[in-house]
Amino acid sequence: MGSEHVLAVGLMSGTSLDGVDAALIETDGEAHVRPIAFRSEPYAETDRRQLQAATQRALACAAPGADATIDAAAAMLTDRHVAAVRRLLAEAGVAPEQVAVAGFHGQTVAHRPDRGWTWQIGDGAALARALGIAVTDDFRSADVAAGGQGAPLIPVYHRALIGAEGLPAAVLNLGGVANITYLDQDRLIAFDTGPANGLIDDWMAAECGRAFDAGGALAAQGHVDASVLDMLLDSDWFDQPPPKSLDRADFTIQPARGLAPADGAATLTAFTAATVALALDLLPARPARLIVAGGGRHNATLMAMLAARTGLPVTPIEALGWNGDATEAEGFAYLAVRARRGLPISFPGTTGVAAPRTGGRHHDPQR
Ligand SMILES: Nc1ncnc2c1ncn2[C@@H]1O[C@H](COP(=O)(O)OP(=O)(O)OP(=O)(O)O)[C@@H](O)[C@H]1O
Ligand SMILES: CC(=O)N[C@H]1[C@@H]2OC[C@@H](O2)[C@@H](O)[C@@H]1O[C@H](C)C(=O)O
Repeated sequence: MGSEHVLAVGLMSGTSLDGVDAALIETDGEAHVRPIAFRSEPYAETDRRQLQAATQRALACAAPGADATIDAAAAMLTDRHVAAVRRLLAEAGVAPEQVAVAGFHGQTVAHRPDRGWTWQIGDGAALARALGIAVTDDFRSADVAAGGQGAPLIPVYHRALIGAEGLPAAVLNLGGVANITYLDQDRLIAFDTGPANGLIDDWMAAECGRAFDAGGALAAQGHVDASVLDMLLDSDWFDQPPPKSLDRADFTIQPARGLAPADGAATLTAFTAATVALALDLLPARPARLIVAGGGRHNATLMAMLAARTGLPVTPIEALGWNGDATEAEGFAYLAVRARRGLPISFPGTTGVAAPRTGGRHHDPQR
């Protein structure tokens, strides 16, 4: 692939297990990014349960390998991605032949960089065959094999979105897990800060039978329990300097058990905001504002708590003209183009890898 602008699809199935995000962008893998289309295809409840079961199994495994439950979930997930791309392209009026590459993140079922592995499921070869589009997948393994954290990878895309204006800047992604990217004239620093919506979602499922706290309405009615918040924050992890990354299951709602539903929601929401405030102390300088992407920016209570605990203006990435629901999916389109061009996707300042590295595994279509 040369250095010209191409059309690329990006596919993300995030730690929230809410669905497949699919984006179509035009990019050169460097400064040029033009979003064209975006769709989010929610998982059916049965799909979500199948992915949860696969995650449980994977967390108990000593290393990635064959497993009937996980393999069946991977096949289902691949089918859902095929359908998502077909709908995305039909809606955009773009033929598969016009697309240079699809970046397929897959689903993280376990992330264990400390043990030398990270595991994203999904069959890239099958996706390439079904769509007739070249696919790049397995974005994280090469970085972990080289001693990196394997995450976060989207920071280089954040750099393309922010451009050269308004530096130093910080972009906060509020997914299931939160990660922050700090950018100035010559530095790109990023790391996971702690849970974002993951624990709030777990709490809502356990206490209210709902998938998430829409708008942060339940948390807005509750009071933050200071002693439970202290318990949640009682981990050396938050003071550890980057690089660092998390598995979705590294923190649990256990300390909040026994609180009233609204108080638990308020306390877990405050936990996310407090851990982002702690993360700011690990950055080389204080950014002028927090630019927020990911589903958590729809949670007004979380956004207000973030502003209160960080003392910074907290701005959805829409203020810069981008779609914060699409950022991760677009990012994997961008990373796929970079990987195909041999450009680095991870850096010492983002994953802690010793030198900038490219990555991904490439599958060509048999059109
Ligand atoms: N209207 C809303 N109100 C409150 N929270 C919301 C709303 N919409 C989405 N969310 C939250 O955002 C989450 C999904 O965010 P997102 O899609 O960015 O996460 P993800 O990509 O699955 O996770 P990760 O970035 O960790 O891989 C939902 O699980 C929910 O908690
Ligand atoms: C192992 C894994 O899938 N990590 C995800 C997760 O979700 C958010 C946070 O934890 C981030 O580090 C990463 O995803 C984003 C897309 C990234 O790599 O930049």
